[in-house]
Amino acid sequence: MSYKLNTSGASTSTESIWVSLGRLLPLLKGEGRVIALAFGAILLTSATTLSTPLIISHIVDSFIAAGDYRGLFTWSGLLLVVFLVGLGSGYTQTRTMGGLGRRVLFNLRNALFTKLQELPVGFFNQNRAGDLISRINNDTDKLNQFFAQALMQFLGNSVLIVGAGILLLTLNPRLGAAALVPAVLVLGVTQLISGWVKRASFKSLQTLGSLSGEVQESLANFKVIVAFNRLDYFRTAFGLANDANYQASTRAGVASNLFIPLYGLASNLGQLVVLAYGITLIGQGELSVGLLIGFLLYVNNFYNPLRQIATIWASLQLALAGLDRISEVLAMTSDMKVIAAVPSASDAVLAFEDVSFHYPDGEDVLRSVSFALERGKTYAMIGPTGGGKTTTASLMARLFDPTHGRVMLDGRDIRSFTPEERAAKIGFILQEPFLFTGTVRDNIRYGNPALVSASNEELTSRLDAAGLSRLLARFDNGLDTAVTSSSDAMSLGQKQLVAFVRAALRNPELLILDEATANIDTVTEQLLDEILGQLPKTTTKVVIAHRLNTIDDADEIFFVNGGAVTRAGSMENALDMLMHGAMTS
Ligand SMILES: Nc1ncnc2c1ncn2[C@@H]1O[C@H](COP(=O)(O)OP(=O)(O)OP(=O)(O)O)[C@@H](O)[C@H]1O
Repeated sequence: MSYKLNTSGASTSTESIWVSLGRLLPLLKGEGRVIALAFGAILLTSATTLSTPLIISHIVDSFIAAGDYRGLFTWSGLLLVVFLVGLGSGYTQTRTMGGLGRRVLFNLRNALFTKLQELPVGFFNQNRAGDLISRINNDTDKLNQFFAQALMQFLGNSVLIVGAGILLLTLNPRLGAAALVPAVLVLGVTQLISGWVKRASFKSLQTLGSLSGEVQESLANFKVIVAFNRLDYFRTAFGLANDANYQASTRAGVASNLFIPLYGLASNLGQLVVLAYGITLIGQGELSVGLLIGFLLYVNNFYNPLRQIATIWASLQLALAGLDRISEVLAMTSDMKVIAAVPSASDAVLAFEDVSFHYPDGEDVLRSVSFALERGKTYAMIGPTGGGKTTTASLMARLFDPTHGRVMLDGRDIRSFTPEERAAKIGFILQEPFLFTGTVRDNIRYGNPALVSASNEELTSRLDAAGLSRLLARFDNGLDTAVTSSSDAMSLGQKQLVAFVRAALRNPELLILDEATANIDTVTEQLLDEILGQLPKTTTKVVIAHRLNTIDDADEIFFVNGGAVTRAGSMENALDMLMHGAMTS
């Protein structure tokens, strides 16, 4: 199954703005009260703004013209009260929507991270870590900005526009209609170019994801870059990604900023029309001076919010593009479901039944492979580089599902075990063990339900009983030795030791060691061999090794190459096949 996310820069959606806005609604689930409060505040703020021109025009026509200073002061006082109410409701509006934005951000990041944890290894193989990080950090933040600032302005301004529009048409329908003509024209233009703006915004976010991917890769591989003196290569790659992001974000900026002058022009035209037509109407005795002033203020109340919406348009387009990228991850479903268990008669601890496998878009790594592993035996897997050993081991641990056939664990399809059951039965020491930041103790406890709440004494006695304490002598501060996942303070061999102790303490039925002894000195390796010998007699071991001396004790040797897993029979045969296989691969 393909888990490839869209990084081509083309937005997949061609939906209208209202449909897009509708898609934001589920993010607001459970926020009904906050939204009601914010909306109430928005309505109150708009009411105060919209009542101001009416009050001013009443003051001009009734009090200033008549020289009534008492009335003037009383109504000015009323105006002040209106302003103060507007201040209070504006503050409530900002506060409630700010909190809502942060909650949306928090929930989205949680949902994204939970989804990433549910997705199979194949998803991470097919997508760049940097792009995923950018989706979690940058894209969700675009939505936060939208909810915290832009949405409130968008709603507030929409209410103002509708209110001012209605008042303009009610106070004087002809003058009102004339004032709105430029708005109709500019909205038509907006409708025409908004698809282009959204595509430009999506491309800008996508290039930001690529840039983040470049940074993540060069930071993760910095030593290799320095060792091969390839700083120039990464500088060029980074330069290209940075340049692409610069170009795309400039284009997105130009696209969305086009609206600002356009709406400014519409506003000026609106005022000009009202002024020219209004003065004509005053001459004909159909309009008072106060009403013209009020009208001009309403034109402002109509066009200013329209202009502000134009400025937040960019934020809305970015938020929608971010939502597209986030939704793409959230819509991913793992095809590695847990299926119903159908037990079979087999008593093999693990069996491949007619298994074929290929990576997406790749050649077959395994073709119709069948074999069974007996309980308590040690198996070695050898073969040339790229022959398929790690892939076979990954299928044994269900990091991937076969493209054909099935893998049986304890007589049941491996797909019928929950991830917890599977992890309890199978220990996998990877070629490049990953340790988490913390201490050796934290890493040993990791993922082991029996040890999560164990005291230090209990852990130590468990390690003693399993004969693993001796391995910890290889660390300066024993269990308290600090581990940093990204640092090199610990040698690869030491990391493999921690991974080994971590896996051995779980007492798995099947222990897979992928090149696990490749970076350990001979003395430690002997110690490890001894400890492996101390594991319960029923533990089945699968050892992947390049060095033949590490598989001396194997009961059976499998040769993995060319899509097949073949029993080698004897060590001599294995050597022969390795020479032959290596030469033909
Ligand atoms: N994540 C992946 N995506 C696509 N192809 C892959 C992936 N991992 C391995 N392959 C390909 O599958 C084939 C088998 O690789 P695999 O790592 O299983 O070989 P191996 O025998 O373990 O090699 P080595 O001894 O070098 O570790 C190779 O051709 C490899 O390029």
